[in-house]
Amino acid sequence: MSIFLRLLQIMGSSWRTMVMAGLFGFLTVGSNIGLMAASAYLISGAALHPSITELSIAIVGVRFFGIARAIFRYLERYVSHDATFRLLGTVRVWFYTKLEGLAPARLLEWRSGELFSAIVSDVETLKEFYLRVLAPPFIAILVVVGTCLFLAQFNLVFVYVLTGGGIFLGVLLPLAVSRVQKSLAEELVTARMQMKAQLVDSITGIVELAAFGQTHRQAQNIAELDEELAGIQGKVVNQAGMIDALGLFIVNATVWLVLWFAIPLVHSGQLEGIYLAVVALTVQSSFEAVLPLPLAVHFLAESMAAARRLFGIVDRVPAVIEQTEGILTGTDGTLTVKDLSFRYRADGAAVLRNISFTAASGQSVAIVGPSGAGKSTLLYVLLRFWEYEEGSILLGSHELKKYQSQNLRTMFSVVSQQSHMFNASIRDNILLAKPDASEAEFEQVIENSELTELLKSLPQGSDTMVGQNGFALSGGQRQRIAIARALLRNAPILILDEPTVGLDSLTEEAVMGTLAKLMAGRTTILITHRLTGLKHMDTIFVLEAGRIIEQGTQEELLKNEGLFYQLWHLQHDVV
Ligand SMILES: Nc1ncnc2c1ncn2[C@@H]1O[C@H](COP(=O)(O)OP(=O)(O)OP(=O)(O)O)[C@@H](O)[C@H]1O
Repeated sequence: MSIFLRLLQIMGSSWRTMVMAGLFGFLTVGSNIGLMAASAYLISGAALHPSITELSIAIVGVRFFGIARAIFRYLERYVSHDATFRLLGTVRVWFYTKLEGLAPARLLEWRSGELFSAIVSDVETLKEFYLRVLAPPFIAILVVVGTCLFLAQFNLVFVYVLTGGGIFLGVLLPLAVSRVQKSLAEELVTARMQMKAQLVDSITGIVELAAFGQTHRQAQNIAELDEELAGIQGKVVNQAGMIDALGLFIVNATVWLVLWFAIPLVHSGQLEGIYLAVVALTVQSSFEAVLPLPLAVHFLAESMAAARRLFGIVDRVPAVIEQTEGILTGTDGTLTVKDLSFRYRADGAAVLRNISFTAASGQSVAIVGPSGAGKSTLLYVLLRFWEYEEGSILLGSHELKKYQSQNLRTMFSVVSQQSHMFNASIRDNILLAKPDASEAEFEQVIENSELTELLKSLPQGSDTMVGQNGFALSGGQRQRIAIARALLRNAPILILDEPTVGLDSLTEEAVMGTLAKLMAGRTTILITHRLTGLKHMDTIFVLEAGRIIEQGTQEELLKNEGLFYQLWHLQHDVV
């Protein structure tokens, strides 16, 4: 389906409100025409010194149209903007929901700033489509047809002149500028996106930039992009000015042509002199509806460019095909992986090769191995971020693929090294796992995740804001909040992804102690390259280059003197 039709489809039932706004727009211009015509009649008529009763209809007309114009303008703006902003809200939610389905696998190719720019700037640009592209042609046609019917009462030549001027201004001029407008609009939307992406990158990495003394370089990049953007905006404004001037010229030329035909008609008595100004001002004021059409071409091109980018993102096929039939819920928490192989791209090398292991309900399993062995990849496949084609993963007695991801994710809790902290209170960050948790449940997880002391020491307790990415907290405190979330979630399977990376040994030990409480009674999969805290794991699988090369308890693996033994000694010797 074309982008244009898709944008119309997004409108859904708002099209009725938009049509209503269009009708108000028509009545606004219509009132202006009425005001001008009645005023012209009044002034021309007054020059002949008639009695006041002869002018009374024109006087009432001027009053009526003057007030009606203001009221209809207000209604048109109110209704169209209200409907458009509601529509944009719906588009933003729709876009975000689509992004969720693509995260994280399909979003890797975009910078976060680009996605931010899409959801803010591109969606905002679509407003022009609904306000300045769809309505103007509709209003223009109604106004020109209405005015032609009125002018036909005097002489058909006025109808031909108005139609000719309307076609010049409303059709030929927009067609003439459409090609230039299209490429300018593309450039503008791309430059805006680059600018926003650069700004988001700069703000996200501000600490690193300051630490490495590179803020001036980043500022210089922003200044260059800003200059480029300003240059394109300058071209757009220049074009708009030219189009405006050309449009006004066509309006005045049309009025001039009307007078050129009308004056001889007055001389020959075919047109009463009192109507000369009425005809001329009617034609001139009717162009209020046609003047926005050439610029509508620019807004059409701009909104098409923005929509193309938005659809280009959401049309990506998700990495995982969502199961739509059969709702599987509940599991005893047993995970059985059999002959699992995985590659990120069909033509790429296998990152996981014939992986087989079982984590029975309540058992704890560790996957260890050197950097690049494929540990995180295994985790992403288990969490259904990526689709697996070869081998099988059973959750309980069903294939993982058969679960709807929404249900599946309620069965997993994840504590990772990068657990995201929202810039909200500690309470809100924890309640993310279960927003409707009772106060008693909340207090219990605070105690079990050993956050009680921390909250007591803070004047605002659990309402303390954690700052951007949890900057106001230490690494250990952030991990405890992540553990509290997992406790509150109370899922049967627990995934621990390098949960203690970046913590000092004492904090690491304390966090591992807290994690032990979380692991009790849950199937646990610990992914780590740090060989500490593995003593109590039921089975350890050693991964190297995507294969499981050893398995056993820590004691057995150390006895075997294989890769685990070497890594273990290496790490302990370093310590
Ligand atoms: N999105 C991706 N697309 C293509 N290849 C990837 C992608 N993510 C990871 N890889 C590759 O897959 C291999 C395994 O990476 P993975 O992150 O799973 O290793 P890891 O064992 O978790 O390493 P580390 O301990 O350093 O995190 C690496 O060679 C990596 O380059």
